[in-house]
Amino acid sequence: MAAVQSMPGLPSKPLPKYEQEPESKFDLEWADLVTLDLSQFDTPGGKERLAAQLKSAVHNVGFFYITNFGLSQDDVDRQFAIGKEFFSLPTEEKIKYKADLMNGNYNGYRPKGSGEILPGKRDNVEMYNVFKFIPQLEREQPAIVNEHREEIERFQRKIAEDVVQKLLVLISIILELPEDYLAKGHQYDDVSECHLRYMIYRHRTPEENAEYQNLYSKGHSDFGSLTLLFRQPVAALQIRMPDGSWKWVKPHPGSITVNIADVLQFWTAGYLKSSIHRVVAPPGDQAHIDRLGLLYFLRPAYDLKLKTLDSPLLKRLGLKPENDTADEIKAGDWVRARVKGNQDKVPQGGNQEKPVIGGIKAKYYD
Ligand SMILES: O=C(O)CCC(=O)C(=O)O
Ligand SMILES: [Fe+2]
Repeated sequence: MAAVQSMPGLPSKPLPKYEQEPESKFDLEWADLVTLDLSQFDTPGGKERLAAQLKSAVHNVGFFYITNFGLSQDDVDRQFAIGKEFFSLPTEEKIKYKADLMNGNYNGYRPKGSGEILPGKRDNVEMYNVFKFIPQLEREQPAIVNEHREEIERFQRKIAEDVVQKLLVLISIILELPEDYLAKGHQYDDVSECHLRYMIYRHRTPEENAEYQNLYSKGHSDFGSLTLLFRQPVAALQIRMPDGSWKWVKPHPGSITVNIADVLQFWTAGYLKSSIHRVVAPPGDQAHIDRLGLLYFLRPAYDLKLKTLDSPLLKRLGLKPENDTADEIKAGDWVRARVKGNQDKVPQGGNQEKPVIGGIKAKYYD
């Protein structure tokens, strides 16, 4: 008898319900971050109030929370369930969908150990990146993605066409630019490497954590425009505060943690901070958990240059770019060079700077 095959687009079995882990009971040093209630956005004067609330956060730490963004916890948990199913596949199966990391392309699977954390010590992070579903970015996908493609696309589009657009309006207001200024170059149909990411950090033993100085991911900035991190109850993400101290990010129910990434820092001559963050071993009561994550990475249209925007605020402040060479670099080339650089060995001899492109360096922190 012929083997029964599942049809693309039709689930072969129902998706198991994903249960989020309980929060840590540990009393950690949490970062004090502003929370934007996005349900205020369409109320009279709402955008202006939210922009005022956001201004110092994006200038000083580059991290904030949003709530009431129009996706339910069930919608979010379905995505966690998809990620969990994918990561439970055998390595031989996952590796069939490997991204072309050596050319800086994140579209697909990134196996664990692709990068170094400390000299000779490789990471244990797996990712599956689902790029926007536009013809230029199509690739072969695993069955779990094909079976839930419509739902994944709906989820991506809600973020890309609504949530992110609101944030871009607020940032445009802060920069005293027309409200739709940043929407250009951030459309779902633009060729840009925006993606939804499923991610898993396999837990380590206390001995392994000691060898790795508790690091799961070195202090870094993100590469594109904005990063959205769906609530992750396993505490591990830390932010580098302006005074150089590290603070934990509290997983507030119903929130997304958002951070500013490199391209917005270039465009604003450093006014918006591409925030430094790292991932460390979770507290004792969560140390046994394989930490599953869900993120959305917003990237600008590939061909846009990194030149400082013509913003009245930046002009008034007299801000000048740190590197003139950035003017002619394409945002897409910057992102690709940074992805490629992440596969390299860590810089030796305490030097934590890595050349990226056009003589510009990226900094890393332990
Ligand atoms: O897992 C996290 O909390 C953060 C992940 C992260 O920083 C990244 O993927 O760039
Ligand atoms: Fe990051």
